Amino acid sequence: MDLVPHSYYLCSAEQSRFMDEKTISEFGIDGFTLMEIAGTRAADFIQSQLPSGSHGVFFCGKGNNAGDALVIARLLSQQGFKITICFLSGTGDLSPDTLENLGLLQKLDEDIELLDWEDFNPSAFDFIVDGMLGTGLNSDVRAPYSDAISWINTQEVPVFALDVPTGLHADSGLILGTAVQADFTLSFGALKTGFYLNQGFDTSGEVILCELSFPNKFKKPTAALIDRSWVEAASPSPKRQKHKYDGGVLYIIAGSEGLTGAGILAAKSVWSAGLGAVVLITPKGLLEIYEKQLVQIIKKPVGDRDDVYFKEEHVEQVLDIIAEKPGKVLIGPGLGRQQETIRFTQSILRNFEGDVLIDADALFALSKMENRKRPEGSNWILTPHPGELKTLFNQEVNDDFDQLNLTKEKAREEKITLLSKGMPSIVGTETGDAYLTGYETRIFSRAGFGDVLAGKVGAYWLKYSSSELACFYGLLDGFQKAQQYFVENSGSLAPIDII
Ligand SMILES: NC(=O)C1=CN([C@@H]2O[C@H](COP(=O)(O)OP(=O)(O)OC[C@H]3O[C@@H](n4cnc5c(N)ncnc54)[C@H](OP(=O)(O)O)[C@@H]3O)[C@@H](O)[C@H]2O)[C@@H](O)CC1
Ligand SMILES: [K+]
Repeated sequence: MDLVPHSYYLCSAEQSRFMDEKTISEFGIDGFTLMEIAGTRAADFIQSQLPSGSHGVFFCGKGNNAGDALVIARLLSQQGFKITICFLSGTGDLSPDTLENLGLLQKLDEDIELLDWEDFNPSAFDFIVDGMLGTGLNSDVRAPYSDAISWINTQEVPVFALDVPTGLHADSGLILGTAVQADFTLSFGALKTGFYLNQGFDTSGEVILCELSFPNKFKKPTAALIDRSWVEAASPSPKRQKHKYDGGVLYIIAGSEGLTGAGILAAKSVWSAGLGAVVLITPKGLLEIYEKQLVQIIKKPVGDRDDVYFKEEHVEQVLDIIAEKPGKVLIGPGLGRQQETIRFTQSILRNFEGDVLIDADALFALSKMENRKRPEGSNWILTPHPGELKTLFNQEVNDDFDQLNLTKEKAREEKITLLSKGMPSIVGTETGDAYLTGYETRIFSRAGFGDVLAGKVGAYWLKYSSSELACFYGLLDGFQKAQQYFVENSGSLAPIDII
């Protein structure tokens, strides 16, 4: 995680509490001050979004999330905003810092309306602030919080959620009963994993990080968000190549009768990422198809003219080809699931002591391999979609949070790089770090798009010699192209469009 700026860290509720407590008890900035900073940053943002004189209703629970709301209400009231504050659990049981902030608010001269939920009179407000529950959410949302949420979600004015939308679990992104549908989430101190997992993506709206004074040494994230800006800053400048083989060759082992499209997409995707040295290894019976479709790419046939899928007897020939020049191997797209092909794939994986990107049908073969073990000295990238992830590790994956945890755990245990496709797509590394996409990546689980992604990851692996950067660039590039295509052509998207 050394390369990632702290602003891209993703934390759990517990990690947020840890930073909070350490900053208070060890570092010596008290909770009241932190709350003032949180509220000040959030008030600045809200003010930037609304005309002065706007009337906001602030829903407050009894914990520190409500304290943040009271700071914001106080500051905005001094800038000409009209303020109504509605307490969901009264004011008799407020946390100490929240109670103190209520006291400050009451010292002001402005006319601030304070009431309990029972007395709340729904009228026209210009904006809503959700300060009901933050990282303290501990079960399905109870009444009357759930009633307030129902009302909020029918309103058409901007909703600003403080720290976490009430009802959304900060870690898992699961909705506990019901949740505030936010237009903006102002996250304090660190972004939360839950914004990007499960329902979090659709519930949090635009996420804004409000930095607090937590020293970096207390920041221990669960994962980090993949963003082009830091990925590019973290990348070494690729070696200037004199010859097209200088960076090494990407050998693609792909395709079988009826599935040659996968091999074609993967090879074209590698080529379009700017890698000149691509060699497609194919059963001889399919060579004619590739000769027509992949003019620029070198093809190396194995076996006989009537071989239309890989067999165990091709192993030696293939191992000889991939030993010819230094490089890496992409195996899997469109291989098919014939028993002989499965045995072929398993034998390649057992015997090739080099870097291998394992995708699609090769993942299936890997999942059927007894005592699977990466050969000494080789590195593996695996790119499973959710179904393949379950099969590979023989474990249930019920939601994105499971997927994150499993990806992290297995990448570390098996010392591999795991690019687990889905929404979000998750990259787990052998050091136990995890990275998430914060954008639409569901597309890579659809037929054909996986082949394109595998090609991109392979190309970038050669370019940067880093399996992690390869995955980041693969995800960023593929997505960027898809988005571009959506903008230029409204309509359906075919994998070939994003190559
Ligand atoms: N301290 C600091 O320095 C800083 C803290 N910050 C802020 O503090 C927030 C965390 O504050 P927090 O820990 O007080 O928890 P919070 O989310 O306000 O609510 C806890 C209350 O909710 C209640 N409750 C729980 N579940 C419920 C349910 N399902 N349905 C209904 N009620 C439920 C629970 O009641 P109980 O179950 O205990 O009766 C408890 O009283 C954090 O998100 C950030 O905004 C930032 O300003 C940075 C500085
Ligand atoms: K909240």
